[in-house]
Amino acid sequence: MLDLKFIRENPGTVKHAIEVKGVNLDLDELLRIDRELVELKQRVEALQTERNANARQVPKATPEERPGLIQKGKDLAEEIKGLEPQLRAHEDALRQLLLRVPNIPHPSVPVGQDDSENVELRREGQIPEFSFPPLDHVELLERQGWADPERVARVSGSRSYLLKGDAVLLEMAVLMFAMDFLRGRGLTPLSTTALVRPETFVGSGHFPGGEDQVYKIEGEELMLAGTAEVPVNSLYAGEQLSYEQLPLAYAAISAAFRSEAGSAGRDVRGLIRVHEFRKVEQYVMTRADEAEALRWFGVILENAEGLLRELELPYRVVQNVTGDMGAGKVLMYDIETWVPSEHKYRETHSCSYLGDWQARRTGLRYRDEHGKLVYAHTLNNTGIATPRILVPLLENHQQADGTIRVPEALRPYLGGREVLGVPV
Ligand SMILES: Nc1ncnc2c1ncn2[C@@H]1O[C@H](COS(=O)(=O)NC(=O)[C@@H](N)CO)[C@@H](O)[C@H]1O
Repeated sequence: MLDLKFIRENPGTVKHAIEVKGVNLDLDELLRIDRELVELKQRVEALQTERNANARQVPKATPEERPGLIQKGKDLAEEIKGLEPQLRAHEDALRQLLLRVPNIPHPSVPVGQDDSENVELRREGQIPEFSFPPLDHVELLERQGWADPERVARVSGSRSYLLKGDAVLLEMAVLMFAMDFLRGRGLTPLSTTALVRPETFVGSGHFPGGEDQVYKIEGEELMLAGTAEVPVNSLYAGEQLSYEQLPLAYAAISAAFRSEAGSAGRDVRGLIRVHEFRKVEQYVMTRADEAEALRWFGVILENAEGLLRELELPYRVVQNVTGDMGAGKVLMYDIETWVPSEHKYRETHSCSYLGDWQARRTGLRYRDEHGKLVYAHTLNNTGIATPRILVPLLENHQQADGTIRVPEALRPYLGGREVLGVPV
């Protein structure tokens, strides 16, 4: 959410953001409702002033004047009451529209329609040359007996997954390594639930708009979050922190649930796009200082890159264009990791800076050095998400005999083993 004062004073800037982000919002309607609400409030205040002045006359009035004054007081009260519903309706309509106003993209963000126009910033790591025909992750899992797609589909339907044997240990090792690595980089570990209240999706910015991505539970207020960003972003909702408490930096592990509505037909095979997965999420709250927040953007980006380097995975960093960054973002980079079977980089991480856009939605403020209440800035990035990361991990580290070489960094989490699986 943006500051209404900023919107009133910079309608052109906001309209440009609406346009380049492809947001469906008529700012003129918002500004009209805002003006009408201001006028309504002024009328109510004028009536209240008149009513108070009138009430002060009653004790001084003569017996002849008194009934008229009392009646006038009643009429004024009635008129004020009559304006209440209109006032309420305007306040609700304005709030609903304010929630849809996108954040202003950083000047460095390229204007573009969708992810096909994202700009590659750099590539890291060596794309493997195989001396044998490499298998894709589904075949690798199959050959090692590490999956059972048919049976799990009977139990859970499409976009489900089940891992068996050492693939389970590998998934857990990757998550534990990521948590250890991020703790080592100064992030505080959290383990959160995915069951959250609907308003936490408004706080993160997933609602309004992303309702169809979220699983709801029959008869329950609670819903299933698609990322720990949702609960963590609302942990301090409504609180007033002190500036010494910031920055707060977390590595939050949780299950994540997504309906993937609208992704029909995409990535239907294997582990890339499933309904339930696990993620270690990096989440940071900083003071309202863009330079400091952008420094943190670099920190959480480098954390994710460091993890990929430790996993010995080739990747590239892309900058998302305005049409692919979502309403709340000021700046967004994706990290895409090389998937040999697809001969292309696939998104495994998404790094975002949102200014105070989320904090205004959750009421997250802090008292700055001068005692002034200021909204915090927030950022998030993927640490590691499984099973998606297992796709590049298995495929890049496969050996001619179908076994998987374990990257050095993971060996301590796998009892020192250097290879997983048996020659097949
Ligand atoms: N349906 C899915 N199945 C498997 N992994 C997924 C799925 N959706 C997202 N992910 C993983 O989760 C990562 C982050 O998802 S994201 O929507 O891009 N971004 C966020 O959720 C942010 N909170 C940063 O993590 C993705 O890069 C991907 O690695």
